[in-house]
Amino acid sequence: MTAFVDIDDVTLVYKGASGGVHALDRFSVSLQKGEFAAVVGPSGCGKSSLMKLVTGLVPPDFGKIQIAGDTVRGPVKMAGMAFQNPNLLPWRKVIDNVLLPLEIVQPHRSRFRREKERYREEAKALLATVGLDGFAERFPWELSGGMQQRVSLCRALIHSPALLMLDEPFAALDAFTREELWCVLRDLWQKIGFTVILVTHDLREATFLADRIHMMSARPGRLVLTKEVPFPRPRPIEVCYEAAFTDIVHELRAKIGEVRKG
Ligand SMILES: Nc1ncnc2c1ncn2[C@@H]1O[C@H](COP(=O)(O)OP(=O)(O)OP(=O)(O)O)[C@@H](O)[C@H]1O
Repeated sequence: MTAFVDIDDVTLVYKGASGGVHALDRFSVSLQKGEFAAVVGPSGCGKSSLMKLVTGLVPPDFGKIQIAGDTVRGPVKMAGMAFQNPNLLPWRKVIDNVLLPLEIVQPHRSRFRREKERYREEAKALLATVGLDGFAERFPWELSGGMQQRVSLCRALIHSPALLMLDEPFAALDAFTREELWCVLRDLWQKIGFTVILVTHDLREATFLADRIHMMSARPGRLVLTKEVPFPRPRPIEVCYEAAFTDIVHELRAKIGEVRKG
């Protein structure tokens, strides 16, 4: 089967005055359509750089990235993105934050004014799916951090992207809220069926959510390990408290320890 996302032998060097920063080195990973992949690795190993490459924000120095058979040569429209900071615009209501990509991304942009009511209904339905029924007319500063991150997920998904790119989206949340948001993401993914690349420091998060976990070496980031997560779907949160789950987390933690020492 051909891969939906194919990251093939990619090298990235940020040019700079002092000889540049070698961020990624001959990194290859591929994902099937609908797959949930997590990328873990020591701090500074190039995880966010990988996100920038896949979304076409920076070009590789070597190698190539293909999505749905097309080589990435510029910003990728079929990707939705969410980051550690929800980055909601404080002067826009929740619903207007969610609708923002539709005002920018074609073909929605040209239809937006004419079909605004339909889009608003879709945004409200998405907000209800993540537990924010009734919050559409609030402002971001009226919501908790976890609620803001739910809004950020809705904004990333409103244009029905085939690929969702997540860079530490839950890192700033407390442990309980984080687990709640894992379940929100799990349910959205199961319902809608997009492909996901999740960058995270949290090995439990990767093990709970992903089909496969890719571990990177210390900078320059190389692929050192791919771990298949064997737990069946749908995955209840209780799986995180099973011995087999803890074994995988320990195995990953030990490997990251080795990788950090170089
Ligand atoms: N625009 C840039 N210009 C120069 N160097 C950069 C740039 N962006 C990132 N880097 C460097 O590239 C390396 C990889 O950075 P990146 O943010 O991809 O790592 P990361 O694994 O996401 O880090 P962390 O886990 O700390 O979030 C780092 O040494 C960083 O300082």
